[in-house]
Amino acid sequence: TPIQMQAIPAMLHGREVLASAPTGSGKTLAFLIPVKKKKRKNVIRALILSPTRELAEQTYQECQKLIQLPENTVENSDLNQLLNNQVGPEIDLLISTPNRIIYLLNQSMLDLSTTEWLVVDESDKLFEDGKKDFSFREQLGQIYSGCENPGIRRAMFSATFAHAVQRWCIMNMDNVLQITVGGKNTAAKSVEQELKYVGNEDGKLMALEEIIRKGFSPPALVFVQSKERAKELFAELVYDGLRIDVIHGDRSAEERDRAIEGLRSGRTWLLICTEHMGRGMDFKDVNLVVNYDFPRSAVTYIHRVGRTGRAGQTGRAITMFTDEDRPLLRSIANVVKEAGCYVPEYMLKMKKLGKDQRRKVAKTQLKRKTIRTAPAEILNSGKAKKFKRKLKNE
Ligand SMILES: Nc1ncnc2c1ncn2[C@@H]1O[C@H](COP(=O)(O)OP(=O)(O)OP(=O)(O)O)[C@@H](O)[C@H]1O
Repeated sequence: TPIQMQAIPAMLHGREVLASAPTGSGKTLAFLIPVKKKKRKNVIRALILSPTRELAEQTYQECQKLIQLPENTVENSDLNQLLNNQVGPEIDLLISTPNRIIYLLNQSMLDLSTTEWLVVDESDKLFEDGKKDFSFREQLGQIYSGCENPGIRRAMFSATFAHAVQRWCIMNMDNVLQITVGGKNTAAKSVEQELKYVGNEDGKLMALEEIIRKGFSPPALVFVQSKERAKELFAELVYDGLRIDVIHGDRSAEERDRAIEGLRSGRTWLLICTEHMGRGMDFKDVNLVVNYDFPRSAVTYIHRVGRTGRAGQTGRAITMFTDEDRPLLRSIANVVKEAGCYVPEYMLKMKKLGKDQRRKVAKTQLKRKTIRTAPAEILNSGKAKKFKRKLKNE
């Protein structure tokens, strides 16, 4: 793919890179291929940082599947073994989240002194996520200082571009090569996108039921803004004889893995999820993404709709909005238009939010009416709970 054609040779020549390319365009292989190229025994050659455990796991699987490094690759879930010293220094690539690496470094349980590549996947997310007291920049600084190899190279990859990351890279990296494929911060053109006015919260449920009733080709992803909303929507749809599942932060790691596996295997038709699944996750056959809750920024929108229309396939994304979502409508409508899809003219003429306002809106969750049609007593009754358990275990 274009990003692979540019990033692989550059990294093989030892250039530090800041790369941005559309969702589903093969960035994972673009950094995996060059870091696996140089084989050296018994040293960690590359450290790959991912924002979530699930994405680390997926990158690990991509490694195994496409690069065939079955023995010496360790990902997040195997780090416990590392802690117990069951895995020695014979690791080639280490794929993990920053927190885990910091923990291991603080416990002096990880030696990064030989690391030749430090790759940050979804770099803008990691930069944006940092808490005030210990930001990702500081974490990266700590991880970097653990990488004592003077020849270490760094690479940053994402589908969206942030000026803050660019500034950091120019200041801190060695003559960084910037690679941009496609427009900056644009949604994949392979996705047919629609913005759907639904009036209010009740209208959303009706619109979703209509999409289901009219028929869609599974699997599909439905994004909501919080784990509470994910649970509510799941409880609302679970009785409809649909093969649905839900993934959110209150589910255990095993439950989350099972939900992902269910979608990949075709057992699940519709997966309700939160932002956690919005970035990087590659479910090959997802045909439809529904934004049940309106994304809080254009960047979030781009990543969410990018879960479909991947690797040369086409896909469809329906984004519902209510009157409350209007402040953000213009910026998302611009992304939709940029991708070549229809948006009514009035949306593009709406009031533009200033940079600070956009930032503020992106950080605040809208208070939305509970998703519930049945009275709470019925949903919480023993019979309903038993039915839900039965569906979950099928
Ligand atoms: N050269 C290629 N030819 C065909 N398919 C490819 C190629 N490279 C990668 N793929 C496939 O394309 C899909 C998307 O790749 P990948 O997950 O790396 O996208 P990405 O650019 O990282 O997307 P995102 O920004 O959403 O994380 C994967 O299923 C991958 O196996």
